[in-house]
Amino acid sequence: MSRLVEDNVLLELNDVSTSFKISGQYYDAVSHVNLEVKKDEILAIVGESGCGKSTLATTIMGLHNPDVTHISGQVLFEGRDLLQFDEKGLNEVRGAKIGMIFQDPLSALNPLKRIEDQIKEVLDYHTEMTAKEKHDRVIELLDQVGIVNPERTANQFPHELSGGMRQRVIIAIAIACKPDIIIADEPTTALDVTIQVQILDVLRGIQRENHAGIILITHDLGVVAETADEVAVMYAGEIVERGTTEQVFGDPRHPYTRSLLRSMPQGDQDVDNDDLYVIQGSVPSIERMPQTGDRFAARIPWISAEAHEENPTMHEIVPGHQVRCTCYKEFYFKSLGESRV
Ligand SMILES: Nc1ncnc2c1ncn2[C@@H]1O[C@H](COP(=O)(O)OP(=O)(O)OP(=O)(O)O)[C@@H](O)[C@H]1O
Repeated sequence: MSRLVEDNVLLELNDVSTSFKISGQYYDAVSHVNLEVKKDEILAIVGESGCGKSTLATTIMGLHNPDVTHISGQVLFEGRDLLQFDEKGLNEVRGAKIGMIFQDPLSALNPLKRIEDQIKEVLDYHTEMTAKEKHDRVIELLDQVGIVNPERTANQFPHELSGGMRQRVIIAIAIACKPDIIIADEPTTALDVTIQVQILDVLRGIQRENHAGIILITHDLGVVAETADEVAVMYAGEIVERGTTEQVFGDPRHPYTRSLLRSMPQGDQDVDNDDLYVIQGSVPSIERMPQTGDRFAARIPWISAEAHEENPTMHEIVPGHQVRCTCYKEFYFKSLGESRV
């Protein structure tokens, strides 16, 4: 039996790299990524802006211009490599078997079309439903994503809806054909906190009902803690730590993960600002990214060069929990005088 069937793995990324051509030269935005998305599971991909999260999503969906992009590795879905698909093959998968929810619902919707027509477009493309069946499905979908008056909303234009309702419509479009996989790129970033919680509830409900696998891309660790089963932390195009949410949040090992978690306020506790310690600096642009060694080393200069691997690899701490580079063994927060772990 193939691994895909055995482990309930829906999507498998093997050694995926994506580089963009800038001034005649190619630079990696995603480097040698290995990941699996399983049925009934929410996998969160986290990291600061610019670390390659969206590029990973658009690579899976085949949304890059081949004239200025190099992609290598494998994206296995139903035993076939999506990276080898032509545009026609990808169009059959996109929207039908893999749905995508983008960050900004307003730009993802056509301002000139009523909501019903926008949801019907995907049904027109991928199904043989009659007009009546399509209308019924639109209403059913709007109801499923928590729209209170589906008939009324179906008839409205995007500008007549609130941000939260527009995002619900985007989710309705993404799930219209009951995809096996949903990729949600910062689905709640543009929304206020109460609406965020509602949208995440909708996503979780859909995942349970449709048994889908969800890739949730976010920089918000609160969202991850609330929602995800598995977490992959990205830094400068690489996965630096992965494991279950309990493993990564309960026992973070990579300095970058620990820095991200340190910068996250803990519940309602009165947190002293000095304790919100963030490692200084930011994700380098792809042209400035170190191409060898540990890409995070420059941000933790107090860790000796010998503590880093020359060619960092993933190390398994306990089954399922992996961390990149041996430097995690020597890492401590310098300014807090934290003892070594
Ligand atoms: N089409 C492109 N051409 C050149 N560089 C790109 C392109 N798309 C992304 N990049 C660069 O690749 C790196 C990763 O960008 P990406 O958008 O994937 O990161 P991200 O983690 O999703 O950040 P954000 O949350 O801000 O979207 C960045 O340095 C970005 O400037």
